[in-house]
Amino acid sequence: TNFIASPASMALAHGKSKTTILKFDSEEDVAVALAKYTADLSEKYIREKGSISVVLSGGTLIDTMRKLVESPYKESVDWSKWLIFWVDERVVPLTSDDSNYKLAYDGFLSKVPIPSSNIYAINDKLSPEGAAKDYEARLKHLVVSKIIPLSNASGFPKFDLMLLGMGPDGHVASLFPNRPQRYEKKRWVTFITDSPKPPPPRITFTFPVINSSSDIAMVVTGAELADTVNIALGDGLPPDSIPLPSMEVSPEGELKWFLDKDAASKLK
Ligand SMILES: O=C1O[C@H](COP(=O)(O)O)[C@@H](O)[C@H](O)[C@H]1O
Repeated sequence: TNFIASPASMALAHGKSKTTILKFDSEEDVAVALAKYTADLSEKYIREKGSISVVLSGGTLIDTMRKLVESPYKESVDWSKWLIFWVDERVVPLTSDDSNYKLAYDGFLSKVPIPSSNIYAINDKLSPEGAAKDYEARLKHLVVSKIIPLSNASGFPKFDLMLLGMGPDGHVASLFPNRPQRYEKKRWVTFITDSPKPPPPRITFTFPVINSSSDIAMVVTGAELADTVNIALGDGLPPDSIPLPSMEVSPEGELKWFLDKDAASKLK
């Protein structure tokens, strides 16, 4: 079961994006709905443009994507047309348990036939600054090769689908409330060496790139996120407060929040 909040009222809260809040009875129901949403968008983008660029997060998201690697989607999705990127990555070896690549590989990528040449992991031999510059340079190459388009509106690369999580402090990607990276307006990919959530060295897409995407799913489950969800989607913050990073997610296309009952429990 789910309810859909008024898209119009949410559009006010989130600037330009059409925003929908989907609330489900359980995390299992979120996983089922997220798989259908992702498979439907895969079919749509592959039909319209021949491929789909999918940008992953780390954290709980990968487990919540588990239904996508089961029947019927495992067989029906055209995995050969998927391009995989990371909205943020920890600058650790790709074999480390802290790596978002390893998390995605173990829980998702190893279970479906996405060509390895379509999977854009970071270069884990570089410094945080070097890895961010390298990832941005590789994105620029994909733009020149016409594999990733630029947004006509922003001039930043335009990804089809971003699957984002949110931390209890309201962070998305590795854009944290009290760190300057969230205000970056020029770079496509930046780095942080003092992430408040370990491990400290990370790279991250910037907001101009995140908000140039076509579709974004914010996937948030668990009671520990209820207060933050209520700030982002319900009561907001006192006037003149600095918004949480999650409140600044506003893609060019549609934003859909996938919440389980616990995460939505403080919303009125
Ligand atoms: O550190 C990170 O945290 C966020 C949120 O993770 P979650 O476990 O609360 O879902 C995640 O989206 C990001 O990719 C990751 O690097």
